[in-house]
Amino acid sequence: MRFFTAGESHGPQLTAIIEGLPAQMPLTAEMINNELKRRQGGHGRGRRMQIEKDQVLITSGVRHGLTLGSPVTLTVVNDDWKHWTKIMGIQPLSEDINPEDIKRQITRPRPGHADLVGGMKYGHRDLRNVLERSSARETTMRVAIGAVAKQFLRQLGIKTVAHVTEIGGISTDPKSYAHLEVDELREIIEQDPVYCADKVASVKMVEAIDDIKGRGDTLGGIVEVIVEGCPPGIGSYVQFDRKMDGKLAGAMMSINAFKGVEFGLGFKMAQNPGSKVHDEIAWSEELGYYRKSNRLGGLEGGMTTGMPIVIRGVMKPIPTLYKPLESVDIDTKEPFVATIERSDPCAVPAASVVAEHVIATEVAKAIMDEFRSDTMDGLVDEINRYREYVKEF
Ligand SMILES: Cc1cc2nc3c(=O)[nH]c(=O)nc-3n(C[C@H](O)[C@H](O)[C@H](O)COP(=O)(O)O)c2cc1C
Ligand SMILES: C=C(O[C@@H]1CC(C(=O)O)=C[C@@H](OP(=O)(O)O)[C@H]1O)C(=O)O
Repeated sequence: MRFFTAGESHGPQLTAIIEGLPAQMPLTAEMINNELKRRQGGHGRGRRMQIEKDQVLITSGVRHGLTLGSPVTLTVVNDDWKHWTKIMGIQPLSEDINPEDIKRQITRPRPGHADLVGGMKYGHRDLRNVLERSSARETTMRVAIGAVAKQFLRQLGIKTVAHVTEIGGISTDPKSYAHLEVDELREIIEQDPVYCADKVASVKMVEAIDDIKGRGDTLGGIVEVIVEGCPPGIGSYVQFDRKMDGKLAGAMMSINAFKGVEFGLGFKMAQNPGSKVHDEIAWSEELGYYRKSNRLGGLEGGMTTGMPIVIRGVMKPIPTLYKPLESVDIDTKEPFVATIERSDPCAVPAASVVAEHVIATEVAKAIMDEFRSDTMDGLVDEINRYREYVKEF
């Protein structure tokens, strides 16, 4: 499976093309729209999300609710486009357009965003040409692709969930979710304003977001993605670029503003001896091989172990601040302190939805690379056979 996304934040629409999906897989727009709605939500989002009502249009690759095996094209219209048609016009500027109608060029780069370096790299002196594509608006399509990937994984009995474990230094108590199955955890976080399983922490997180917003500042945090039901042996140790942990970490780091990744015990492994980090191996008639603990987060030697994959990512605070940091105007070279039109004070809950979908996409892609069949039923049969084989190995 391969895929691309395209589209500017305030352009007419966002597009994704996915190629390599098996044929005969059930797929409807509704399956994707529910996830797009969740990405738009979460306490801490700014005014743009009140304008957009993200709904996907499937324009190829599906007929009567089933994939055809041909490329699937997904599009989402930017409702905000109607306010930006002149500023974001595709045609060359014509004489009948009054330059006064077009907003001033952006010459004031925000620290922490792509503005300055992107401008240097692509020769854009109007930094809007950078921010339009570097915007996390693009994550809409990664969630749309991930929703398709999740639909694929569901046919194979593989479930995913993501939840927020920290915002602005307020952490969840792992006891609040460690005992929960993926479906139970999902049910809880879907009712929560910050997609967090710990009710006490959630209340404090909402307060912290409101407080930081009032102070013109922003907050980051940590999200955790869990993938349950993945067979062992996805990924490989035989070549560095086939290692599954590397691919998953890359996917997580590809999300705007994500700055670190850990698996299982993660960075706490540095504080523990090997006996408290590695997971003992056991076998039972019912389960086949399993681990007595899952401190490594479901990966050994670049391969899935069959235990749940547990991966966390840290998101830095949003760089656009109402109380801005100092920067330099690229035309005058003078320092300035910017005025901001709008921004998200905290997008960690929304980013947890993105994280779940980019991880689901990577797992689905790896499975499609590993098992070859052009039909969904064929793939299900192949994986079931493989699951029997590894159980008895
Ligand atoms: C869901 C989501 C929403 C975001 N919203 C904003 C925003 O409103 N304002 C902003 O400046 N950055 C926002 N960001 C972060 C920027 O897109 C990101 O910092 C920027 O692309 C620079 O990339 P980097 O932080 O990875 O270096 C958001 C990120 C995510 C994942
Ligand atoms: C549009 C989305 O997020 C945007 C991500 C973003 C950024 O700089 O990354 C800036 C804001 O957009 P705007 O500049 O239009 O206010 C966010 O709202 C979205 O998530 O769909």
